[in-house]
Amino acid sequence: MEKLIIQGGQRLVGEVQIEGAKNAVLPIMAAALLATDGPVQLTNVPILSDVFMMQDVLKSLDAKVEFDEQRNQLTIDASGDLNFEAAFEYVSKMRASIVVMGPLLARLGHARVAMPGGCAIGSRPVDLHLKGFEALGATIHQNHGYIEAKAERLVGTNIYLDFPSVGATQNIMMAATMAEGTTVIENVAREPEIVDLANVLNKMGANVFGAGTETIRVEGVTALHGTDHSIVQDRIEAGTFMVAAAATQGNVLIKEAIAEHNKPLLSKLVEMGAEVIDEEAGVRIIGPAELKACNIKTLPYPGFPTDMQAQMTILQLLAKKTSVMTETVFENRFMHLEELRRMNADYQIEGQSVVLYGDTHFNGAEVAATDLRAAAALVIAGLVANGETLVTNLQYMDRGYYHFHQKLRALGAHISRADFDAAGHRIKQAKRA
Ligand SMILES: CC(=O)N[C@H]1[C@@H](OP(=O)(O)OP(=O)(O)OC[C@H]2O[C@@H](n3ccc(=O)[nH]c3=O)[C@H](O)[C@@H]2O)O[C@H](CO)[C@@H](O)[C@@H]1O
Ligand SMILES: C=C(OP(=O)(O)O)C(=O)O
Repeated sequence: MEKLIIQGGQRLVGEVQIEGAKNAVLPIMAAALLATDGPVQLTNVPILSDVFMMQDVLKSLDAKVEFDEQRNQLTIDASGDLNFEAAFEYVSKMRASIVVMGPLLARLGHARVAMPGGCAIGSRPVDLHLKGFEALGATIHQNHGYIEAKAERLVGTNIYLDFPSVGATQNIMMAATMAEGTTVIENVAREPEIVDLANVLNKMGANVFGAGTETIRVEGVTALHGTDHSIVQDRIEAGTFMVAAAATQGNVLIKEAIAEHNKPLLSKLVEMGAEVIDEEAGVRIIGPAELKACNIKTLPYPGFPTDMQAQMTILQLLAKKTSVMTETVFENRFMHLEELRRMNADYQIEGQSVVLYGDTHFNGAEVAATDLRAAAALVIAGLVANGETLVTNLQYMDRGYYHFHQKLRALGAHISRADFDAAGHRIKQAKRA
């Protein structure tokens, strides 16, 4: 079993390069299924296990996919005949594969996708996705663990989302690109990754208007074609390094981070006493000698991102006084705190909120990641802890962070990755040591 080994106590200093966004590339890879004329060529593609998983999903649908990892370039050719079924073995490993449903329905009038389960952060239903497909004229059947959607021809309509779901917005937007007439989707998600997807769809010949606002209008077209696109930078990876810099009293330039995409995080970092400098090359964070307590509530964009919640609780625990974190997007996203208790964290969960008693002196311990951002939070806690921290369950971290510990090491962290046997003895340096 691989573990990260961290000796805490080093300030992070230097520059770090950010990758393309996981949450942008996954739906954009699915969008490539819509192109019947020529390939979609993506650049700035992050090398992540989720991207390999989506590559497998697309191949299982009979698209041709080539990933040039040296150049971070992915070529997807879906111009041939496609299969309409995304099997359980893929969807169970990566929930985000549900976003192939909209493109398949638009292109083939038929999609059969394994029902995604919940995960450590919540139950994560897909009712809003299905409500949108039905409104566009699809009939939906759910049986034997699969969701099947069929439509002779999708027809544009007005759709109101009860909640601005990221995945539902993407799925419905993609389905609507080839519907007959106009689709208006209200109360949509406004994340930068939605805008990136809309930009690609428009380059492919779609007519999507209003991405980034509360209402998206899609004028249907009869066919889409291939295009080139560079994936937007990952605001959550950038934010994770920002928090790590602030936690370690560091001074780090996060290269190519887009301040505009991280406004709620940056405003909280300033409130806690960090210095934020928006430079030409990226965003520089200088951590304060002492962090101030502050209360935070996660919300859909442009609110504070739930994907930064776990990392941010480390800063709140380090602050001198008590802070409150309120999680409104997912119902069960405080799992990392149970692990942090082993490292000396003290807190009280009250419904959607957690009261974090500050002035924590983190002690190194062995801790297990429960999801991707929990992994990042535990690593940051390890960076400021006394002594040695071991972080396990690294498969979660690999879903969304490329070379995470190597990047931290280049900033001065004492961190490595090694393989251990069942008895806990170190066997060898991990491949990605
Ligand atoms: C691959 C990707 O881009 N993942 C992101 C995406 O996930 P994802 O697209 O799954 O997140 P959603 O915005 O859809 O989910 C937000 C909330 O809405 C609920 N919901 C969603 C759909 C639905 O049909 N019914 C329903 O009740 C979910 O259970 C959750 O409580 O947005 C989340 C919220 O910013 C992020 O944390 C994830 O990193
Ligand atoms: C929750 C996340 O991703 P996913 O929706 O792919 O599980 C995340 O990126 O933090």
